[in-house]
Amino acid sequence: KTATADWLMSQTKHRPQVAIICGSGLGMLADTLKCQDSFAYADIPGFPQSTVQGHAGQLVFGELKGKTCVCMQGRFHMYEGHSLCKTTFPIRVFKLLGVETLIVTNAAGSLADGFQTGDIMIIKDHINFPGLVGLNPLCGPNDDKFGPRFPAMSGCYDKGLRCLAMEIAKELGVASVLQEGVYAMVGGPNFETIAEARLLHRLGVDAVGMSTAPEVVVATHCGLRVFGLSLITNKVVKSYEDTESVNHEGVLEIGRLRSHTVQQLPNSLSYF
Ligand SMILES: O=P(O)(O)O[C@@H]1C[C@H](O)[C@@H](CO)O1
Ligand SMILES: Nc1nc2[nH]cnc2c(=O)[nH]1
Repeated sequence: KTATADWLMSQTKHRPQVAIICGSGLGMLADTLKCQDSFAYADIPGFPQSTVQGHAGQLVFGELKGKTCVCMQGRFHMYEGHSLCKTTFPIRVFKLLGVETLIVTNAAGSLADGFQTGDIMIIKDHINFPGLVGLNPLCGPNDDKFGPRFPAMSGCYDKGLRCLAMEIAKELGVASVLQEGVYAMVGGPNFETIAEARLLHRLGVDAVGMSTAPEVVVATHCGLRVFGLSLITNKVVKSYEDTESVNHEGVLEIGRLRSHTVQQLPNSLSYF
């Protein structure tokens, strides 16, 4: 990680305070950065590679409303075959670069009854299903340089940033599509069966996806302030009568349709 951070610092003058991870189809979050320096993951020493459609695979540095940001256009998922250590590798690199705030975004399916496709959910908390059974990026020897052996996760989605996002959404006139709720990470890559969807619903999950939780665990471990957003790209099918089914192209399409609205919140938040 140190070698990667040193290499990046030798290649760009930007020293980011905020890092943004773009979810599936949400790579446009990087487009508004000014004075960009971009690096393909393939050219960054030690960096894993993106293999999923809708994840461009580059790191973009730039300025956003006077704050320096680094944006991952493409994240790493466990289902791609990466170890959890690899999927979360960039987080510790960001910490070494001096980042203080991490903004995570993802595409997710909704289980909550009141949610609509196209809604944006502020993540209040998560259920890390792989983590609960021991698939956790913090397994193995603890690196005390980054954080404690047994980190608390009770406040991992910063309350101040969540309240601020609500305020900003009202000012931007997008409060009607804003929700707040619990995100659950499952391993993927298949979408849920109806029985699994019903189980998640009964457990109090509002939206389900295949990423984010390991990144947030590693970020919280090393003391980063975290804000998370899920774009609701589909309703998870919970009824045997329902003939619709979800697919990745549909997920990416909702990202394109909602790009402007999704861009606004991280843009305004990174200012603080
Ligand atoms: O990277 P995210 O979590 O946004 O990607 C979601 C989960 C799967 O990777 C993909 C399914 O369409 O979207
Ligand atoms: N697991 C899961 N991930 C998603 N990502 C986008 N939509 C979905 C979904 O319905 N289920």
